Formats: sequence, C-alpha cells, structure tokens
Amino acid sequence: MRAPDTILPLTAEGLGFARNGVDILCDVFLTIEPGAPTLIIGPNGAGKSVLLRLLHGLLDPTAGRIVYAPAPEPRRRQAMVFQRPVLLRRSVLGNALYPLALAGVPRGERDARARAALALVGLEALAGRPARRLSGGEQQRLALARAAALNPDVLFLDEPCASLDPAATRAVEQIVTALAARGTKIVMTTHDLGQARRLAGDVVFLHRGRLLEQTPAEVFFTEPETPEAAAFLQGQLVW
Ligand SMILES: Nc1ncnc2c1ncn2[C@@H]1O[C@H](COP(=O)(O)OP(=O)(O)OP(=O)(O)O)[C@@H](O)[C@H]1O
Repeated sequence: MRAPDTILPLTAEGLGFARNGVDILCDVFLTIEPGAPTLIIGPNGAGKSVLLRLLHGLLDPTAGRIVYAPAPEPRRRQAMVFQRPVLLRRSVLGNALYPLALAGVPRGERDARARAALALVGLEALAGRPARRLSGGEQQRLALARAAALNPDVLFLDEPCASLDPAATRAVEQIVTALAARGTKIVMTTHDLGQARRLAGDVVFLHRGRLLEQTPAEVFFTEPETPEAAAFLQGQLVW
C-alpha cells in the first residue's frame, strides 16, 4: 500500500512534559487535522509554547507520544517559526536558500523555490538586501518565507506577531491565510483573541498545563464548553 503524502493527521496521545518533578503539561490528547489553522490559546504560562515545541520535536515528552500519519520522513515535513526570528548574516535571498540546501533540494530548483517563497511574503524586491537590516515585520515575513520554501505539511508558529505593530501583524495574518489556502496546516499560539477569531478553524485551549478544550472556532467563541474558557474569553482568567 502506498504511504499517504502527508503526516496529517497528527495526534498527541497522553502527552506530558515535566521538569524537576513539576508537571508543565499533563495528559494532553489532541488531533491536528488538515484544514484551517489550529490556534492554541490560554493564559500566560499555560504551556502553549511547550506544547508547540513538543509537537515539533524540539522537546522530548516525558509521557505519552506523538503519532503521525505514516508518510516518509515526518520530521522533514514540518517547520517552525519563533517569536523572534534568528536570521543568517546573508542576503534575504540567501536566508531563503539556506534551508533548501540543508533539506537536500536539488541545486537547480532552489533559486525558483526561494524566490517564490519571497514573493508569497512580499519580499521579492528586497532579495538582495542584508537580512539583518530588515525591519522587525520584514524579518518575521522572511522567517515565514524560509519555512514556506520547504513546503511543509505543518507549520508551527509560536506567537509570530508578539513583537509586531498592527500593520506588520496584519501582513503576517495574510501570509498565514495564504499558506493555509495552499494546503499548509498552520498550528499557532497567540495571546491575541482577535487574531484567534480571525484565523482559527479550531481552538486548543490550555489552562495550567492541561488541555481543557479542542473545539471548532465558531463554537469556542460563542459557547465555550468549560467555565475556564468562558472566563478567559471575558478577560477574567489571567492564570
Ligand atoms: N524547558 C523547560 N524547562 C522547564 N520549565 C519550562 C520549560 N519551558 C517552559 N517551562 C515552564 O513551563 C511553563 C509553561 O511555559 P510556556 O512558555 O509553554 O507557557 P505559555 O503558555 O507559552 O506562556 P506565555 O503565554 O507567557 O508565552 C512556564 O512556567 C515555564 O516557565
């Protein structure tokens, strides 16, 4: 039988992460399906970033496991962008080319793929500029282009707009929407409820290291299932 050509659905089965005897995440079951973005929300310290890092394989769970659909090379089919991108001391184009070289993309294909990714984020005109001279918003768009060039099945975004102004935030949201429309699954943390409403297909709500809800967005924002989520939506739950 031919293996599916996506790692989705991706499931967390009883995922846990503890440090020094303290549970940071506990007994998380969730399923990441293809489709509109999954937004991970919850109060500060709820475990959103830890969950994202576990799902991407940057942290090893201390309990449970992550199961992918049996596509070849699952780790290569996912990418992650952080709140503050770390760019190479190269041109904008050089930054977009680098992960393609690392991933073993044939040399003859790299330039076209990197330039297409820069076009997707509106940076093609800045291809020759030193990456570290870009504005904060442009740097984040380049980080997204670098990840998008790899054409991942899943793209994890950890608070990608946290240090950005409203215009730069809107540009990132448009890129997220464009990536989702072309079939990339976005899994994203945010503390911005307005952003979650604008982007989410479904919502994962974390509170004190526990997953309290995974709910379609229209349900979550109108009829949350748990009192904690209702309080959070009303701005009453800060931890
Ligand atoms: N590698 C680690 N080792 C030990 N503790 C950690 C580690 N990473 C995170 N923590 C702790 O786990 C808790 C959850 O952190 P996390 O960054 O996931 O929260 P968050 O929901 O993303 O919060 P915020 O909204 O403030 O970014 C915090 O108390 C944090 O200090």
